[in-house]
Amino acid sequence: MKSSSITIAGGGSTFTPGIVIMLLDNLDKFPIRQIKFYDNDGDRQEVIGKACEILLKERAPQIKFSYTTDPEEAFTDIDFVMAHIRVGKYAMRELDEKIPLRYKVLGQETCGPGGIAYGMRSIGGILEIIDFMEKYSPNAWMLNYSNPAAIVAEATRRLRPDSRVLNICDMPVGIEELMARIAGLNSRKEMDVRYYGLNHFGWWNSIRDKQGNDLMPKIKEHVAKYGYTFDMGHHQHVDASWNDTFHKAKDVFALDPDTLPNTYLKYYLFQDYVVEHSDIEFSRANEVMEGREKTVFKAAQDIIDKGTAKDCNFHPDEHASYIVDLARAIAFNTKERMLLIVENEGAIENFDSTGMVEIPCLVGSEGYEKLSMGKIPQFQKGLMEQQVSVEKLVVDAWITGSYQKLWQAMTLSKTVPSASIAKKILDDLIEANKEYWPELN
Ligand SMILES: NC(=O)c1ccc[n+]([C@@H]2O[C@H](COP(=O)([O-])OP(=O)(O)OC[C@H]3O[C@@H](n4cnc5c(N)ncnc54)[C@H](O)[C@@H]3O)[C@@H](O)[C@H]2O)c1
Ligand SMILES: O=P(O)(O)OC[C@H]1O[C@H](O[C@H]2[C@H](O)[C@@H](O)[C@@H](O)O[C@@H]2CO)[C@H](O)[C@@H](O)[C@@H]1O
Ligand SMILES: [Mn+2]
Repeated sequence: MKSSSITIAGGGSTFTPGIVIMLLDNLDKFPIRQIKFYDNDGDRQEVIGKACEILLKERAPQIKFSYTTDPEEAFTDIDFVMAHIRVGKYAMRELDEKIPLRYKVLGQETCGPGGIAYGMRSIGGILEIIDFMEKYSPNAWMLNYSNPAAIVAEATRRLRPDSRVLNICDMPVGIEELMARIAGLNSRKEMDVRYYGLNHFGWWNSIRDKQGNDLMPKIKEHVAKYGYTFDMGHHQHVDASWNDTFHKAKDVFALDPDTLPNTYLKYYLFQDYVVEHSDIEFSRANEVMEGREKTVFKAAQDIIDKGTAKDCNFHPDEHASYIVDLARAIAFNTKERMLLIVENEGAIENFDSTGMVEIPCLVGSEGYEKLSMGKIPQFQKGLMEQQVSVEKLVVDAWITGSYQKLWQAMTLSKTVPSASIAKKILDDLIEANKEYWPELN
């Protein structure tokens, strides 16, 4: 069986250890001969790198391992780049979340003004990694789950149209796992779904088991009462803010009981609720810095101090196994059905053909084939037209350096009440992002 060489871009990410262990757990399905980490913050990456070096030596000594900040070393002789970079790190995420809140507009990692700000930072970082990959390993594939995936995907469509990049998100995966349990199944893999939308902005309109039985009624009954909250009965800790998001899906569902919604729609449909439930002194970035970041880096330091990863506090990120499914689909032409963020080109019949939509695709060694989702209802179409225009205007602004386009993007976001508030938020974000955004005129 073919054995792959992988570079994890964003080696210093809080998700890296969980993904490495998950990769080790799946070696029978997806053999690996080499893992490299790449990050542009050598100090941050070193902690995770040193700990993973110890862990890999103990658990999979046959896999060659290294970590580096040198692009040539990182991207030479590889088959896949798994990219999860966060340009500006949590310090900038905190500002993305808190600046809009000054004006009573929601602050979120990928939605609204915060998502726009993050997009303006991410585009350059992602393009740079694609270029490194193509320079040193021209046949490699980049599996990108760096956010904001919608804006990143539109930028790659426009600026690197021929590159081997697949953009994917784990939110539908996470929700489908909950749906499967709600329906009395053991895994989302026992379901066939139809889903359409943009990234962090979509709906399921069919969920069936492998015998073709319709699971929507049972799942809808649960969601109408409890949203997606469901006790999975395992050790994975869910932060309070995520529980609230899963619960709020109940109200999002009420607005269109014909479909089942992605949790992120709460930010566009219940903006006032989100603002009322936000704390400008302590946003999600603070929660993550106090929680996941501290836990992961402490676990890494413990491994380094003890010189062993036995009984360590790194845990497999089981739900990230969708990344293995994706890599496997390309390496072994499995034709697995997966949700990807791809150019529409008629897959959603009555929607912008150049929009980057999230829909089921069959993935194989030549890339993906899109499944047709037919016509979508007016409500979803209206919301999507507005949001896709925001995403396109952000990429226009990044390419041309246009203040005007970015102001239009901000104004058009359903999360922002007026052009004047959009301008105030934009001006504060420009000041905060001087180091990262192209200069706007
Ligand atoms: N698509 C999905 O479903 C999904 C799920 C979870 C996380 N994510 C994304 O994964 C990313 C990582 O999240 P995290 O919370 O672990 O963040 P993190 O800050 O812990 O890690 C990101 C790493 O990227 C590095 N980095 C930043 N800019 C870089 C560049 N230009 N080149 C190389 N490395 C760079 C940072 O130094 C940091 O070590 C984020 O983009 C997040 O939004 C996506
Ligand atoms: O606020 P964060 O940093 O914890 O998460 C932001 C990411 O949220 C989504 O991923 C979730 C996943 O869907 C959920 O089920 C949970 O178990 O973990 C994941 C990561 O926390 C989303 O899809 C990502 O794009 C976000 O970056
Ligand atoms: Mn996502």
